[in-house]
Amino acid sequence: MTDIKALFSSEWMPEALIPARPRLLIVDDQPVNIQVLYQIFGKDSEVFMATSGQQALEVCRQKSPDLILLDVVMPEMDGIEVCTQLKADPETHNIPVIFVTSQDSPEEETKGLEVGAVDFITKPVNPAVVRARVKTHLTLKVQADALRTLASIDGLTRIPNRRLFDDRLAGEWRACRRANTQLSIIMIDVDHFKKYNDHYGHLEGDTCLKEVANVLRDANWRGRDLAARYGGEEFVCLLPETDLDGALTKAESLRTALENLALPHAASTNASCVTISVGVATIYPKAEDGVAALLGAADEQLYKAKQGGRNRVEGCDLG
Ligand SMILES: Nc1nc2c(ncn2[C@@H]2O[C@H](COP(=O)(O)OP(=O)(O)OP(=O)(O)O)[C@@H](O)[C@H]2O)c(=O)[nH]1
Repeated sequence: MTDIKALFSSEWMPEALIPARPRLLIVDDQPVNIQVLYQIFGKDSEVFMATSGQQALEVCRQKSPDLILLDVVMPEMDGIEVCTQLKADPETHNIPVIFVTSQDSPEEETKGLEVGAVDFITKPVNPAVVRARVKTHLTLKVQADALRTLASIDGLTRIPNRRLFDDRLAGEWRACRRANTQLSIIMIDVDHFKKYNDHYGHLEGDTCLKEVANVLRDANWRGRDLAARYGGEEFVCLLPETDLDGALTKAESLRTALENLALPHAASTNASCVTISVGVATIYPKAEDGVAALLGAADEQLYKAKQGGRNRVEGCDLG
């Protein structure tokens, strides 16, 4: 997991984020070959071993290694097939794979790189070379993870952004449809925020948005829930496997948590402190194109909350 705090620091050094003991998976049907690599990495890394392709896939899913050293020629499932399967699975496709093989023909190498390997090392391995290559690919992995994290985190509030929310909403829509369970979203808008900016200035406005984001981040969420900044002074929360009652209760607790912070808002016409209006919508995901209807319904409920006097929660069940 990328260290978000370190990532936003101006002194960020990718190498500093390489785990102190990287987790390596060594795959080879010949234990003697595993032994050779273990002698190179065993001291400074946590090493997992597999002697077949099938076992390698299982270890990968259970242990999430940082990098895999993978033999090509193995009985039953060869390295090419293992790599192909790893790259097709969202859980494992970001793990770098280095092929370690005695077959060093350009055709073999090309095939390995085409199925997603990052490098190719020939046996017998040279310890200094293999160590250097592993370090290079661990550094690149840390950089790629960091970029993925940066692309999904809102720069001001440091909570997930709309891009991550949209991705997760699409995934949870499919998951709840398969499981035939309800999916709820909570749409939140800070009340009279234009007046807040006009009265206190834009920088104070930014600080206020960070406070709202903190309330969302610190709310006691369930495992698959997600709270994100949707844009401007709007936030959104995703609650898979949650019915309307559950989502309304959560929305109300967010509204009160912010109200209890009692952040002064002298320019507000509905309260003396910063408040939020909240729209909730719940659905049994059915058609593929229903996501827009769910978002639209939550937005309508938010509008109703604004019209009803702000600092309140409204919700609807789309069935
Ligand atoms: N400080 C700050 N202000 C922002 C940011 N993003 C959006 N805003 C401001 O948020 C304000 C939103 O104003 P409106 O959409 O009119 O809504 P409102 O004033 O909150 O009024 P109601 O929603 O009706 O209660 C605008 O003035 C935007 O400039 C931001 O990142 N920082």
